[in-house]
Amino acid sequence: MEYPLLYYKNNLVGMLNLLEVMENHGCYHLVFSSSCTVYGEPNQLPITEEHSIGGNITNVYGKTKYFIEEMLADISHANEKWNIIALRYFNPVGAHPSGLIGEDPTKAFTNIMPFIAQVAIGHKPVLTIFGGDYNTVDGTGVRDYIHVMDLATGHVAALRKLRKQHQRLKAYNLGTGQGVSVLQLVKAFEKVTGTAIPYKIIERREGDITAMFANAELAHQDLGWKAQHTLEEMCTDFWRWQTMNPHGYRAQKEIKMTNGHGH
Ligand SMILES: CC(=O)N[C@H]1[C@@H](OP(=O)(O)OP(=O)(O)OC[C@H]2O[C@@H](n3ccc(=O)[nH]c3=O)[C@H](O)[C@@H]2O)O[C@H](CO)[C@@H](O)[C@@H]1O
Repeated sequence: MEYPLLYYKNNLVGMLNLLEVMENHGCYHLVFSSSCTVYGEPNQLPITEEHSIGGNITNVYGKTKYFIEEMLADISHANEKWNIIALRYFNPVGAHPSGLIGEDPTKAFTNIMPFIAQVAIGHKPVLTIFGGDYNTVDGTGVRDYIHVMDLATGHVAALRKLRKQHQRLKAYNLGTGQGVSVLQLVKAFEKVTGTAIPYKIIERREGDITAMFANAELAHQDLGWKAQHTLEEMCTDFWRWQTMNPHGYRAQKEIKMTNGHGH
């Protein structure tokens, strides 16, 4: 994590300001984007919301999410008007199925799926896999990848819940419940896109967790929500976005302007 202060400033100061403004205006309903990183290195799998949070968090981003959850616990304890849902995202991947909305690949990234796609499209020569000696199905790290469209419906379900029921503060896991290794993800991506992803396995990345996947039953029971999209759809949709926009949003804008019908 190169810029800890930037994360603290953006996430913590931003949240403080938001909560203050909300309180000043009598607005007490909030859906907070939390993260599975609040669990740290899990001591049981799949992870339920009962799992302790805040222990062994390996990066600053995760710490800010944890600190914010603590802040939310304090304000909802102090003032019963608050009605907050914290959604703990597992690993969001994919893109909008139209291919028009996605993660801008020109920005710096460290996440796996954009990296795989950059190798597939030829912008990077080889995927480096961080660690092949984990205690997992094939030695590579295991994660619960979830399609961004499922995350979106999770938010709608959370908003509906806030309208229907006053719970003060409640956290829900948003994941598929399925653990997928890096190599399994690479194979799925190659299969659905018909590309080849050369890779080399290097040493473990500092701070990485061996395996993490959700028990998302609580979201199912309480919010009536369940992830619908398969791993193959996550790959197909991300690949569509990547191939339609190889240079991200910048190229789209430039192309529109040179065609003379940009809005
Ligand atoms: C340490 C870190 O940055 N953690 C963030 C990362 O988690 P997380 O590390 O789970 O997500 P990544 O997409 O970076 O990595 C997923 C898996 O792929 C492996 N991998 C990744 C990139 C690569 O080039 N090669 C490779 O082998 C990793 O070792 C891991 O096993 O993204 C999550 C959101 O999606 C954030 O909530 C986490 O805070």
